[in-house]
Amino acid sequence: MSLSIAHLGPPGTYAEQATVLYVNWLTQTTGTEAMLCPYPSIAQSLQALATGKTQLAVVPVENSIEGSVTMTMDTLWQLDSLQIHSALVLPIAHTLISCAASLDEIKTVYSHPQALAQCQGWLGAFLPNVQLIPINSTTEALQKLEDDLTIAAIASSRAAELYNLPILARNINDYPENCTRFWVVSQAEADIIHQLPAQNPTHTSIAFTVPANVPGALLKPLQIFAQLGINLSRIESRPTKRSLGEYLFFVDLESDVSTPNMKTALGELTAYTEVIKIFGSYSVLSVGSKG
Ligand SMILES: O=C(O)C(=O)Cc1ccccc1
Repeated sequence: MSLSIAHLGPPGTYAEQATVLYVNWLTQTTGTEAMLCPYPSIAQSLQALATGKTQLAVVPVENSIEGSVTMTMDTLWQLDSLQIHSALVLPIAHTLISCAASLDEIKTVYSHPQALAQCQGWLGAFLPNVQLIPINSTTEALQKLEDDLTIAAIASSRAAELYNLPILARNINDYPENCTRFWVVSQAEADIIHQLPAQNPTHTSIAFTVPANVPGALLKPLQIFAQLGINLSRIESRPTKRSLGEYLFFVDLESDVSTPNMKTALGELTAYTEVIKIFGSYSVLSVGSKG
């Protein structure tokens, strides 16, 4: 059996690296082979999955320095019926890639907004006058570098090797303990779920809106989890995009959706929420180290 997996491209992204780790684990565990399908944006990777062009997608969710990857949260909320199958954590070490002979020649630096933010201290210290340009992925600008010696990109050393490009500086992230969590996502109820190795889920991710902007509107849902002894490992708010000051909440819970306490909690939650989406239960694979 061969699986198709969407991820952020072009080749050489951290998302691709996470996908390769997942595929290696899958092949070792079940013998399943997989085809990697790069897409130009995170949203397009998830849309490819939602429209059945691929069977799985691997997307970045959260970084230890910069927090949530908002594109992933927003797209998961918008697309119905996607289910998280696994999580994995990848250590991130950024490099500055350029064909310039030295840092003095660089006028522009391109990268994914998360990578630019994770290196802002280094950029301020060593390239204080350059223009920083956010793009869809760390590898999107790599093909331009050979034609323009005044530009640089922040990406992984693996990406530099893949495109045969020189590295001007290594380990430029401001914090050495820089990790990103990725989710492996499938369509809910898809046949593929039954073909993946059975795991013991440890986490459940949900998102909800609350019915009114009144005191205690968020407290009530959170109290349910507290009273049932269910630990939250993340809570994140995002604008609903309906009106200013209105939010939806993403919550990661340290429990499997099928436990009695979680069933009770999710049942009680409907009384205090307007729309609730359950993205499923999953386990964290120890394939990327630094979990
Ligand atoms: O652009 C990439 O390479 C990605 O996979 C997104 C990303 C960017 C920076 C850190 C982690 C993931």
